[in-house]
Amino acid sequence: MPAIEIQSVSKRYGAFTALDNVSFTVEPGEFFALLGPNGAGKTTLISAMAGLSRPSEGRIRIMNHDVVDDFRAARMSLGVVPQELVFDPFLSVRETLRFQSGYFGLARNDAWIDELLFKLGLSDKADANMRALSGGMKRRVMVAQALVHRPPVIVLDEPTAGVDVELRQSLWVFIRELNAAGHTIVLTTHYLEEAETLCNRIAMLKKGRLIALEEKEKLLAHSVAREVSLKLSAKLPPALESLKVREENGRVVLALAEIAQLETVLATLRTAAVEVRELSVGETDLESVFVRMMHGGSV
Ligand SMILES: Nc1ncnc2c1ncn2[C@@H]1O[C@H](COP(=O)(O)OP(=O)(O)OP(=O)(O)O)[C@@H](O)[C@H]1O
Repeated sequence: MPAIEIQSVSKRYGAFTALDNVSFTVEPGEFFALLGPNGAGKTTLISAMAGLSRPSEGRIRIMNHDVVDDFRAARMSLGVVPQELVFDPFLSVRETLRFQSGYFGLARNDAWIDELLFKLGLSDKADANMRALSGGMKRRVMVAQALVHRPPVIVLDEPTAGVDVELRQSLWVFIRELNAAGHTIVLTTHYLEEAETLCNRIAMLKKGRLIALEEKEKLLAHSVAREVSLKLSAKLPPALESLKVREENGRVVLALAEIAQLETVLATLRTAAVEVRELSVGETDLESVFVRMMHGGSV
């Protein structure tokens, strides 16, 4: 049974299509990244998962509960950390978390609230007013709020936007612990290195369409042209001209579809009696994959 099942989901606002026939599943225990530029449809999809907006077409199930037909059970299974800081400025941190527990029908939840406060470094702020907290602390309360009902599936919509490095790292430690404890995590982020270090699978949305869905390693391995920079003893043989992307500092830079192609390049150079004086291979990172794909490529 998948933790999240998105089946042919479309969402239209009038003539505008915010989500266009999106389908994927997330398995229990996965740490899944949802990437895409501003306006790609990530928040729209998360709202649909949380039952806050209804898809124009398609179905979503959280832990096998349909988010429309079986709203309560689906909502109980899901914790959402929203992108915006939404809170009542007149409530204390503890009151905020008690109210949220109340929405889920949890009357006596203080032991868990205390544990959440402790884990998120908020114990000494329990009685502080929400409006008196720094932005980073409010963000932590948003995380605590999403967890009051101990949902098996947790969705974080850019939780580290505008957060300092230290808090970012402590949040990641915490979210990793949740994942290690068996929670399924879906994360949207603009920090690609975050997706790269934390997640097992990565989905990319562009203009409401799912344009890629891969295990991280595969995405990195097969989709990117690697750049190889060569310092040669003579001109590049004509047979290799089609691979050349530029020349810089007396070096010629070639784009290879895969690293194995380097053998052919070296063999061609040897045959042409051109010596390689220096050689370096550029690192592949998710950011370059992502940028290439967002500019029209596909996997
Ligand atoms: N209620 C609405 N009415 C009309 N258009 C909307 C509405 N909500 C969202 N949209 C549009 O749908 C598209 C997708 O928006 P969404 O917020 O899902 O993007 P996103 O991927 O979350 O972007 P960001 O990274 O900026 O949060 C945008 O073009 C947005 O303007």
